[in-house]
Amino acid sequence: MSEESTLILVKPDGVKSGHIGDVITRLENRRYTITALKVIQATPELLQAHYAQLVDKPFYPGIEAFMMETPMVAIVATGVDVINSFRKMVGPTKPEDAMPGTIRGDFGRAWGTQPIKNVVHSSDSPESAAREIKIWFPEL
Ligand SMILES: Nc1ncnc2c1ncn2[C@@H]1O[C@H](COP(=O)(O)OP(=O)(O)OP(=O)(O)O)[C@@H](O)[C@H]1O
Repeated sequence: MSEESTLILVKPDGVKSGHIGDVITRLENRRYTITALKVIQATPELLQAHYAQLVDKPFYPGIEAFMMETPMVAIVATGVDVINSFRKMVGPTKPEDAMPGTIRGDFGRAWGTQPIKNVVHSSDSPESAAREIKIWFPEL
């Protein structure tokens, strides 16, 4: 397996509940390299690009409003198998389904909310990672 990069967003619920540091610590504990990091206020344009496959869903307006509640922390993390490994560290979409020890299981306290509030986003494939890094870090 070779080195790859993934795009991580600490979402507004993770920022508000004070888990930016926890997400960074878990990346560092696994010896992933943080190759880019910034605080960024999402816009409708950024979110419609990021969630292109969800914009037609009935719950999309709720996602857009939620993702603009506070600035987020955007991170590019690099390492061997980081895309799949970090997805495992994050856990499933709904925090109530996520095991203790995962980021969503440990820090996703907004159970049962609409839209689903689940602390972080992370890319799900090399293609998604390349696409999402361009959206959030066009300067790279
Ligand atoms: N049925 C739903 N109702 C409400 N919100 C949803 C629903 N499905 C997804 N969402 C919201 O949209 C986001 C993106 O959905 P997706 O299916 O890509 O899940 P994910 O890959 O686990 O999450 P993310 O892409 O944020 O890492 C979810 O994280 C959640 O905030």
